[in-house]
Amino acid sequence: MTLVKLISVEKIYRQGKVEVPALRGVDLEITRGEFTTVFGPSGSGKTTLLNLIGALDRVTSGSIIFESQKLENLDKNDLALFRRREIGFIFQSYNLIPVFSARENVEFALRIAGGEKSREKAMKLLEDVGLKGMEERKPSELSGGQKQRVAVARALIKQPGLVLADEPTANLDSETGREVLDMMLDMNETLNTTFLFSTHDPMVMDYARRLLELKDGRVVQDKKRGF
Ligand SMILES: Nc1ncnc2c1ncn2[C@@H]1O[C@H](COP(=O)(O)OP(=O)(O)OP(=O)(O)O)[C@@H](O)[C@H]1O
Repeated sequence: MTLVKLISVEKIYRQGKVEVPALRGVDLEITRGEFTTVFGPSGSGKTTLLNLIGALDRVTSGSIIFESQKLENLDKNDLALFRRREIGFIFQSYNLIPVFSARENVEFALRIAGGEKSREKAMKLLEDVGLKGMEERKPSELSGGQKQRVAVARALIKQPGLVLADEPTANLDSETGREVLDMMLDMNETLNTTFLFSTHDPMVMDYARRLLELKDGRVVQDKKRGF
């Protein structure tokens, strides 16, 4: 079943009078349950693609259809609602709130997602990502991999249709990176959560069931792999 469909998507950033084309006509279908990685050189449009699919930014032309909803038809409030309901973000900078503990970060996200603020649910989510015993630590008291796990717990709160992970292993050593990837793969297999990564990391590419190569804002390779 198609989860997201992109039709002739173009994105042009404008910097004063200069136009920077970041995506130059991307056609793409993502099926529910995929574990897919986008790779390509710096500047090829990976982050732009994730930002557009996650409704953090709008296409310049073309269309993005999430289930049956055309994102370009949604106003700002509806886009925010869409993001909250449908998308889990695991972005490079973790985006954890520094004055909150791991538990409070997860509880806060639970509240934003519209659920009640539940201590038990936050504790359970942290346990699921292997952080039992570390619930009360602040982000500054956690390693890169542990912070990334909090980010994963937070992204999975609403059991989103799609988790977008921009360079999920960028700040991690390879062993920790592998642990985080194993955890995401496990969630993909048990909950059928759809994952879309962007990366430069060959290890992330190794894990992918589908590899999309971007070059100069175009998809130049789309390879599915069986395991
Ligand atoms: N806000 C912006 N304003 C202007 N140009 C931008 C903006 N964001 C990205 N770009 C440009 O769009 C192109 C694609 O950028 P993007 O960040 O999507 O690439 P990327 O493949 O994610 O790169 P990296 O691997 O370095 O993170 C680049 O030429 C970049 O300079």
